[in-house]
Amino acid sequence: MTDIRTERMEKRLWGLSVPDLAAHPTVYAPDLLKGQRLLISGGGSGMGRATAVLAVRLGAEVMICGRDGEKLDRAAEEIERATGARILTRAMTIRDPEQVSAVMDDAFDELGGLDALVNSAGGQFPIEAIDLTPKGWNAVVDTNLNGTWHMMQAAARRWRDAGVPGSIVNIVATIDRGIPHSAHTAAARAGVVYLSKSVAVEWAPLGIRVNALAPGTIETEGLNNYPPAMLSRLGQGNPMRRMGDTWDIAEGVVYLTASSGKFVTGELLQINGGMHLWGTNWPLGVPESFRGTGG
Ligand SMILES: CCCCCCC/C=C/C(=O)SCCNC(=O)CCNC(=O)[C@H](O)C(C)(C)COP(=O)(O)OP(=O)(O)OC[C@H]1O[C@@H](n2cnc3c(N)ncnc32)[C@H](O)[C@@H]1OP(=O)(O)O
Ligand SMILES: NC(=O)C1=CN([C@@H]2O[C@H](COP(=O)(O)OP(=O)(O)OC[C@H]3O[C@@H](n4cnc5c(N)ncnc54)[C@H](OP(=O)(O)O)[C@@H]3O)[C@@H](O)[C@H]2O)C=CC1
Repeated sequence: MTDIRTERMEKRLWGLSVPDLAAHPTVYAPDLLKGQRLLISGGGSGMGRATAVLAVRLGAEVMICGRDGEKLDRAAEEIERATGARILTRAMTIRDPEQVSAVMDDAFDELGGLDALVNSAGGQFPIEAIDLTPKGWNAVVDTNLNGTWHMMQAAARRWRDAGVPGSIVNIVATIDRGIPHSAHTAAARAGVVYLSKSVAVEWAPLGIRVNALAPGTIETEGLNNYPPAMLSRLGQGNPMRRMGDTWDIAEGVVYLTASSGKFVTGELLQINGGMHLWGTNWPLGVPESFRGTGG
């Protein structure tokens, strides 16, 4: 790990700032998303915010939503200061279907329609599965599976009713080899992946594409929810032996939503340094029984 990375980790300065994102080189043409309208859940921070910055830089109109209104407004102000673009914000929880319906109505009304929904809202806590309480299990499944589903269905119904196409990108997690110490989130994310594949088929006749994106360990302020010792281990948990950044994810989302992805649906795009193939990923540390086994 470089000195700068160590310093940032110690100060808990995770991830690219909005000015970093506004200046970051991109592979995309400046007006790739001109005229496109995006709703991004979890857009007040991390991967959602990076996607919002890239989208406005490429000419899109954007609304971001999440639970914390102040965080959303701060992100919007920073984005306007760094890029000149004004974005809309809505405080809500994706766990409440009525709040989801309201934010979706606002997005369609205030953006004048919607072309893409990016579901980046989510989270969990590390725990041995055997110790999970019903409340803890339900909180994680309700957020990551049910909440994502409410958003997907609400957008799809409006696209169907208006007779217009749409695109959904669901940000999940790397689940191919399970996520020990996070079985609740592995179950919820696996649910989202196969939900996405299922409705990608059902909704293809409606012109709605549905894809999922599996990040590996990505430097975002969301990592502040976890102990530093855990994060230094997780950063080593892929064959590239480092974390990714939010630009990696934002460019992946744009690939899927823009015309570059017009023949892609039901896909799971892995942006994780190969984490689905190799790595030791025990958030709470390798248990005694697996030490020295390569587990
Ligand atoms: C675990 C790591 C897997 C590998 C990936 C590592 C890299 C991943 C990074 C990210 O995902 S970055 C994004 C990070 N952001 C978050 O994770 C968000 C943090 N948490 C939340 O949003 C929410 O707390 C929640 C996890 C969705 C829970 O929602 P809710 O607000 O309804 O729940 P709480 O009231 O907080 O708790 C309900 C219930 O859940 C149990 N519980 C919650 N936190 C913990 C904890 N840290 N340890 C153990 N158990 C926990 C507990 O039973 C709670 O009930 P009470 O005890 O409070 O009655
Ligand atoms: N960073 C990483 O290494 C990895 C992250 N992920 C997942 O990727 C996604 C993006 O994470 P990342 O950007 O890193 O983390 P962040 O914590 O920065 O982003 C998650 C966002 O979700 C929002 N959110 C959480 N719960 C709800 C809810 N009930 N309703 C509405 N919004 C909600 C949060 O905002 P607010 O608090 O305002 O509601 C927050 O802005 C998450 O699903 C995360 O779990 C998966 C694998 C690895």
